[in-house]
Amino acid sequence: MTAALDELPTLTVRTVPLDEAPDLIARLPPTAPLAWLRRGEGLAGWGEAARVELAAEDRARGTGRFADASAALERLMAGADVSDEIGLPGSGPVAFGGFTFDARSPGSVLVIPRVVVGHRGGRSWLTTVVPSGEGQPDVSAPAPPPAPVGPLVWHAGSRTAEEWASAVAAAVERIRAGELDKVVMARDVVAEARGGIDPRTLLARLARDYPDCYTFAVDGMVGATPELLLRREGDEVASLVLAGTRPRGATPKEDARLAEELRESAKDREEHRYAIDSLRATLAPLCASVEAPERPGLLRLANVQHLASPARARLRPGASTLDVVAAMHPTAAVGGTPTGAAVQMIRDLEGMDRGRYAGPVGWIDGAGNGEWGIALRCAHVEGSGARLFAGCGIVAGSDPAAESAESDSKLRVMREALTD
Ligand SMILES: C=C(O[C@@H]1C=C(C(=O)O)C=C[C@H]1O)C(=O)O
Repeated sequence: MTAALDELPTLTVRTVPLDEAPDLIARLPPTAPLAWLRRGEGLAGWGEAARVELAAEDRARGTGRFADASAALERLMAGADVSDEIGLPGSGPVAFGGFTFDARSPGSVLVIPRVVVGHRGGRSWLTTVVPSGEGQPDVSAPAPPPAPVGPLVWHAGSRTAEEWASAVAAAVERIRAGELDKVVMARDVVAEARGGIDPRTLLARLARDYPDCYTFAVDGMVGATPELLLRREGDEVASLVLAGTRPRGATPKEDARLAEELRESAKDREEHRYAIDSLRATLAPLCASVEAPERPGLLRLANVQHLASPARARLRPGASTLDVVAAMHPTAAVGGTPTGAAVQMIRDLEGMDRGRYAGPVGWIDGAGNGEWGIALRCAHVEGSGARLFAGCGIVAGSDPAAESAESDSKLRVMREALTD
């Protein structure tokens, strides 16, 4: 943690109702917007009343960054003077957060914005957060309209497409040799614009094109993830497990054929089963009951279709939201099975630091309610550059060419969001 616990500010938090439902993206400023949006509902925030940067750890799979985040949040929330006229999940003080995929990578962060606008279940609110000794933020200033991205130049990322396919082939060999069951291999590509990239332009396109996904912006990570790691309201916990993918078909007939192929594919069902088994195993010590359907359903997005299983559980008393996030991460959907061997293989073969890609991203309020997704279908946007990421679950039956095509389908989300 860069800010020592005793250096964290004391916060005065006020939540008041808004008469009209806000256009959440339109309220955001162009610089460092914070957002968590789905179907017009969610939270939009800006400014930094408090920022906690969490240190990297020595171990490949540590929970220290989550425990440090919990300790800082507890300290901030306990010391806050809160008046909340709404009392819904997401009203009152809220922290947005993004955690690195690998415990050893630096970059995990929590931000408590100075202003949050929220909308949920027909109710809208405005929250202001003022650190001690500072003035009220100006919430009346209108934001300038989102700017187009302009022409882009694309570069290979840490590996070329060919190099990545070779790394996938190497992973398949090691799986066939019995080293592990599944590993998720990811790649990156880089886009460079002429001027700065306005994250709100990307948010607006993502929210329009991927209404079933969670559109997010947290400290430069911008994307639309279909994968809900955890939603917590009171003691109820929900999660959406995804694993197993096909593209969408060009015609309804082809689309239905691809869906049928996905449902019947032994390879994809195996990948999915690893993800469900890992969810059950990690939730069991923290939750009193874990319910997941016997057979996965289908989640159809504009670019791909996934095998999907909604799971529900009841949190045991004393378990905190970030405890559960820490226990779940990395799921088999983004790491592999067994987890430790998969994380090590990712470090051996991927040739890049994932940063906050494939790590937990989301928000948490003062009562511990919150929504955390896995940062997929996203890019790290900084100035005029964007680094896009996509990964694929690799099992013994995987074909590197098919996985390359799948990663292209997943990269499409951010390629299109960046294209005017
Ligand atoms: C890793 C990604 O997606 C994950 C991998 C999937 C798969 O291999 O079938 C499906 C959904 C996600 O859990 C990504 O989008 O980058």
